[in-house]
Amino acid sequence: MTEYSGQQLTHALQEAQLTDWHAAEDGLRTRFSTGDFMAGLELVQRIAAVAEDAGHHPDLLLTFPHVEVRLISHDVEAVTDRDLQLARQISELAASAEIEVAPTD
Ligand SMILES: C[C@H](O)[C@H](O)[C@H]1CNC2=NC(N)=NC(=O)C2=N1
Repeated sequence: MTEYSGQQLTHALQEAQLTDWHAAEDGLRTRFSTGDFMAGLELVQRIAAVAEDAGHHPDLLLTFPHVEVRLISHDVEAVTDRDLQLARQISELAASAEIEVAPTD
């Protein structure tokens, strides 16, 4: 399976039109503006369900106004197509809940 990094990952994100996400040193990252803790928990529950179905899991941080998501394939410590696929599913969940990506600092 392809392991993406650097420019290759940035290109893969553009190709896949995964505009919610950015290539970080430690994987794919995004942060959703949920607005309150319980809305964030609901999004986390939905993400958990698709992750379980996929057998591939994100790292999540739930805070009052945000849900932060990191995706990396821990078995190879690199971003793979599994992460790109789950990123798409997570973006679709957020979009269906009308949750937007938080502005970057
Ligand atoms: C057995 C189980 O499917 C594997 O351990 C899965 C679980 N979820 C996973 N999630 C992520 N992000 N990386 C993995 O390597 C991984 N492995």
